Amino acid sequence: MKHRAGHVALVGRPNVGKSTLLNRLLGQKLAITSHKPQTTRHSILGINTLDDGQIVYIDTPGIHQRGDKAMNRYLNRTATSVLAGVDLVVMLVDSSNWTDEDEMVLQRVHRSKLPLMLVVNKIDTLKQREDLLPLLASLSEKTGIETVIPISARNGDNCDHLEDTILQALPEGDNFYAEDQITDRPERFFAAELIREQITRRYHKELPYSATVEIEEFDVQPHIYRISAIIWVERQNQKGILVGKGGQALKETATEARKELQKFFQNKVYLRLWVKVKKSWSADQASLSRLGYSD
Ligand SMILES: Nc1nc2c(ncn2[C@@H]2O[C@H](COP(=O)(O)OP(=O)(O)OP(=O)(O)O)[C@@H](O)[C@H]2O)c(=O)[nH]1
Repeated sequence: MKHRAGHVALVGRPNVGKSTLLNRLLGQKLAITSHKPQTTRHSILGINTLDDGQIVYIDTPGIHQRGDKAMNRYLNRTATSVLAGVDLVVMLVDSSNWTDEDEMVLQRVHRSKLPLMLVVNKIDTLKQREDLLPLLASLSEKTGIETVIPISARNGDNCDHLEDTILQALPEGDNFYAEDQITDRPERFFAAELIREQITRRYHKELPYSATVEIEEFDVQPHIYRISAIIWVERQNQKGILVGKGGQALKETATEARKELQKFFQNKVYLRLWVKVKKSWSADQASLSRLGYSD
């Protein structure tokens, strides 16, 4: 059998399920997810080593229409720049609707002149199974992409077939990474992301978009990980919400985050969280760079 290896970019508008799919394909939670758009802020390298090849996935933040704030510009830049140097672009769409943002993503992927594949996600939400084939045909026509694969990232439907099709689209070659390596991101990066995931899940409106997590201490000892982190927010009232009466809300966030961290690191975790205010950190390029959002 031929051995194949290559880089694959997962692109799509916010909330189509890119992170859920990446986690599904890797069989492990690497990318944080939530029902709110714009959860993903960094691209993550997820490495899937198979018997007959290696697929290196690059998850991208959803491409945004509003490129006005420094954060949104950063997200758009990250999403576009990963297209350079990949072998295949997998564009993910939601089976339930096609939006202007999908259109924008489509234009960008066509501009890349790379081999394309269209993945239609969330087919578990289709009311009638008979609607699937006509939907795939119309999406293929609309996008001009020949290979169209329906899946449910949430329940795993057809994801093995997707994996196989992706692998067959990659060039022949040797693995890029060691067999047991699953990502190129350091552990402390995942610690910050898992804490941020709790904030995104527990709070609504603008708060999750105004919060970022900075790891202050990341100390790995034989049987325990000691982690201290600062949650930066943009306004004093946001700090009040996150901390809660007598610190109760923050305690609950920390408890949930600690459970996720223990699962991820397969170890006991001691977690301390602080909340601090830094006005307009997401609009300011210098703060963004310091907090890890840099090219
Ligand atoms: N019903 C259903 N929901 C799904 C499926 N895949 C993902 N979702 C849900 O869609 C929402 C968004 O999923 P994410 O994986 O965070 O989406 P994303 O594209 O990474 O989003 P951004 O971080 O905004 O770029 C979450 O609530 C998921 O649980 C699916 O196959 N079926």
